[in-house]
Amino acid sequence: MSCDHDGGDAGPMAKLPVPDDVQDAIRTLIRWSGDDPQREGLLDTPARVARAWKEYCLGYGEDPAHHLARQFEEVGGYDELVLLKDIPFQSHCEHHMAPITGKAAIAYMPHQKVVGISKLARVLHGFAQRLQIQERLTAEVAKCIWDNLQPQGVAVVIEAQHGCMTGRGVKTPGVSMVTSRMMGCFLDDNRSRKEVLSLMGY
Ligand SMILES: Nc1nc2c(ncn2[C@@H]2O[C@H](COP(=O)(O)OP(=O)(O)OP(=O)(O)O)[C@@H](O)[C@H]2O)c(=O)[nH]1
Ligand SMILES: [Zn+2]
Repeated sequence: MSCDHDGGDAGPMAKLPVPDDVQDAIRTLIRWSGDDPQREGLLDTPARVARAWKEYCLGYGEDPAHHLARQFEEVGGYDELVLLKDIPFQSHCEHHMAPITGKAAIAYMPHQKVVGISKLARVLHGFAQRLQIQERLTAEVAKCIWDNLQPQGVAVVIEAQHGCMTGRGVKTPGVSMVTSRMMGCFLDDNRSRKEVLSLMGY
């Protein structure tokens, strides 16, 4: 029987070669942080960290718009709101490269065509798996759906915690940042905006 994986816990990055200069940079950071990169527990860490960062940043290898290429037009005249909410995601802030963890709600008002609902989450992950600030992430997801699906409206609300605020710096856990981007009918029409925010739970 042939099998793509080796049956162990190796992830998709397990065999990715890591150039020496990348490992050296991480060794330098370990030393600068106060530890000895040559001690046994840290010997393989530079390669692991490098592969982990490739995985956190998988979004650089894709154009999230391609997830929206397949569109369905047989919608039986449906032209009401479509909402995917509580989509968990992870990103990293471009200021400290610290984790951003949160959830997103993505809605659109279709115009004659819809996309497979999982594609909204794929678009989110495609932009989140990069170095980000939450404002840009929110705007990029909304614009991508707006440009590629040409709906009547798009609404994206993201609520997230920032590791750079909880684990360092101001050290204030439990704080959420909320950002939103409204386009089309959700921007122009108060009733539509209220409806979408209420269905999102805001
Ligand atoms: N607007 C915005 N700010 C962010 C985001 N992620 C992190 N930050 C903030 O970016 C700011 C960077 O500020 P700087 O003063 O340059 O960095 P710093 O001296 O490390 O600041 P402190 O975090 O306050 O210690 C910090 O206030 C972070 O909390 C984000 O997604 N959006
Ligand atoms: Zn940060």
